Amino acid sequence: MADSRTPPEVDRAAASRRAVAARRERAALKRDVTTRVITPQELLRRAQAAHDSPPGAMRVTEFLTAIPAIGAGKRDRILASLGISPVKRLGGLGARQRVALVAFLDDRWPEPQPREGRSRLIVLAGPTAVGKGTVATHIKEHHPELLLSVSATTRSPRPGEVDGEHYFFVDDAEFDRLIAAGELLEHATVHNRFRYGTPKAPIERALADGRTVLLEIDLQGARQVRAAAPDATLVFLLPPSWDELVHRLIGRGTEDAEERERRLKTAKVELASQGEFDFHVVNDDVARAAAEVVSLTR
Ligand SMILES: Nc1nc2c(ncn2[C@@H]2O[C@H](COP(=O)(O)OP(=O)(O)O)[C@@H](O)[C@H]2O)c(=O)[nH]1
Ligand SMILES: Nc1ncnc2c1ncn2[C@@H]1O[C@H](COP(=O)(O)OP(=O)(O)O)[C@@H](O)[C@H]1O
Repeated sequence: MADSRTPPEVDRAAASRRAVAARRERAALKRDVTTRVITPQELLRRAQAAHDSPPGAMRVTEFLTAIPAIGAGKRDRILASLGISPVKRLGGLGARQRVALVAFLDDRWPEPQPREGRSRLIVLAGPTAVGKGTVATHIKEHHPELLLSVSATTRSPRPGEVDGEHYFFVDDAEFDRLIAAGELLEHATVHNRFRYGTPKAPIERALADGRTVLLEIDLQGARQVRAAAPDATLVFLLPPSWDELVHRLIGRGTEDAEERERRLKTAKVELASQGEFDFHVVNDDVARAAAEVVSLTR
């Protein structure tokens, strides 16, 4: 239908819509830094890549105070020491100012570096509903040379789940026996409900055969694997944004509102632990993220 408004009115309406969209985008990015879905460095990279779109429009002052532990006073001292005017926007920083800002961030929040001498034991962890199961299944289907570990669990099978394929479904007594017999590499109670553990023997056999082994487990399990096998590779799967994580959790439709709320609280704690991991992979597209995880095993 034709727009009956005069051109200046149409322009003003479009500009106002753009301003609202830009404000929303900035608020979302700020939330993503605060909840540590993305690192300050990653935010800066995105802002630089989209020089004149909303992310680049975030002011440096807003960017710095979005980082936990930086308040207004500290922000002003940092900007003065970096020679950046407080009115600057991220997309409008000069090359030297960007270098100074990145150097400052790297110094304060070092990004994890790949470690040398890693083993073929790969742990894939990340917050609830980020897509760990989806990415792990994709890898299993496309890379049969890798062993996707099958965990033992005390939860009941869901429709379509096959014992020994998706999980080994065991009762509490059997789980206790597995622990007592030292048959689990790690085990944890997940989401305060059921127990999950990684059987040790199939992993040892596969590694001895020269195969790569992928564990899709929770954060507590990842920490135990790091302690038991310090040369294991720990990969953290990240959502493209906090809003997308919430969207995926709701879209999956397997939890009620109360359980979702509980899992999102845990997700914030889990996201804050991403610095403990060797690599970070953003699950924007399943096939791409799966390929990136596999590339880390070579
Ligand atoms: N520590 C640990 N966590 C596991 C293991 N197996 C699965 N998990 C985690 O348990 C959680 C619940 O898995 P599941 O019951 O399949 O439900 P989901 O939340 O729908 O994926 C996920 O976060 C898995 O990563 C395991 O062997 N050890
Ligand atoms: N890259 C992706 N893009 C869009 N949706 C995804 C992607 N990866 C996973 N999902 C969806 O997100 C939801 C949660 O994925 P799931 O594998 O169950 O997460 P997790 O195992 O981490 O709890 C599922 O509905 C899944 O289909």
